[in-house]
Amino acid sequence: MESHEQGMGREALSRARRVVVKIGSALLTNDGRGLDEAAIGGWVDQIAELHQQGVEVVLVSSGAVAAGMVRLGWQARPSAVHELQAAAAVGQNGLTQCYEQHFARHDMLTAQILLTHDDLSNRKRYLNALSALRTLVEMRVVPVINENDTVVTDEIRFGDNDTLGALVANLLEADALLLLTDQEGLFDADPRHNPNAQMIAEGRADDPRLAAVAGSGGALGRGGMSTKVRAAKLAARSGAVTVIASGRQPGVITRLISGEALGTLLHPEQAPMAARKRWLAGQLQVRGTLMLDAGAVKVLREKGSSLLPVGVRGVKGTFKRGDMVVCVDEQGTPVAKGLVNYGVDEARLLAGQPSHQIEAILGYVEAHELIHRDNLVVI
Ligand SMILES: Nc1ncnc2c1ncn2[C@@H]1O[C@H](COP(=O)(O)OP(=O)(O)O)[C@@H](O)[C@H]1O
Ligand SMILES: N[C@@H](CCC(=O)OP(=O)(O)O)C(=O)O
Repeated sequence: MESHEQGMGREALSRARRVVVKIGSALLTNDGRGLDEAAIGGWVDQIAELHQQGVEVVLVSSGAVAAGMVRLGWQARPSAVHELQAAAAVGQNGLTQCYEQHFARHDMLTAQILLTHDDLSNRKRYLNALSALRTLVEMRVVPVINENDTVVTDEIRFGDNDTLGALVANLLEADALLLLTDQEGLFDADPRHNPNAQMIAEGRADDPRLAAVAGSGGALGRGGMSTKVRAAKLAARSGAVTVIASGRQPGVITRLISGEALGTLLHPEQAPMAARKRWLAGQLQVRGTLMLDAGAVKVLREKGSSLLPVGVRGVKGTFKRGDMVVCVDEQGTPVAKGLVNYGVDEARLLAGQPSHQIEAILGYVEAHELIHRDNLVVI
């Protein structure tokens, strides 16, 4: 729709180090004919190739309901929530098996993660999901994420793994979100109903005109383009670019990450780092204060380091793990804000102590740092 700013277009994709790939139901099930194993094998091969190049990939895969419907012999997607949940439970097994087998060909492990939107808006669960996902990614295991359909109602009705993909991109501060679907990209009208529809090559994720052309959903997945445009806007808040592209294009994932112009690119308004930090800063209310020594202030300001307990001289407030706290220097001047890994009682016990003592002091280790640098904004 309009020209992109420097550094946020296709070249951002070729520099991407962490990517969330979301695969929609329509694609995965070959328009309702059962899991398309050959296509899944192809996407897995591309993800394995990216891994070889050092790009971390997290997969968000839909298709549980659609695959379950086929296994159960149902012709039409049910509207009753309990039937959708039952179909998802049956289908999820097939999905995981299929991914696992294909990744095994490349000697790669997968991990099944079922999440709800609520999990990611609750701060404690958000941090738990973050630690687990980060650990998996660091071990070079590919997380395969889907909605936990058994315990949700709205999401299963509206089929909204696009939003889940964006939330995961926010969570992991991914550089890019690739939404693979059954169309070449976002068109200026639904191409299924309008043969003259034109594809939009590029736009700003927050352009209000995009929502107007996105229309409503397809038959199998249901989210349609409107949830994809919304997801792009959400992903942009932490600086990720989003591409909506056809999963049927040969080599689509690797081609996109090499910077090739496929699909619709929706980019953030701000440079990625600024967007991430602004998003974090705007997140939550401050629940407590950590008083830092001069050494800690210096490494936070000058090196962007994580905050270790050893640099903390005092603790105030009533915060829990996952709450936002403010860090102040010895004069009480705010230095940084961030999401704390320990509640106030634990933080008091840990203040001034080296990280290798955490286990001896608490009996467990939640994290070596009091605030991880990814969750910290210097102010
Ligand atoms: N402006 C548009 N451009 C492209 N596709 C559109 C548009 N508006 C509606 N659609 C529909 O959205 C469908 C994709 O959404 P959906 O079926 O939810 O896919 P997925 O399962 O990949 O999430 C397309 O098949 C298309 O019919
Ligand atoms: N959790 C559901 C997700 C449905 C969904 O979001 O579908 P889609 O719009 O195709 O991505 C499933 O696996 O069927």
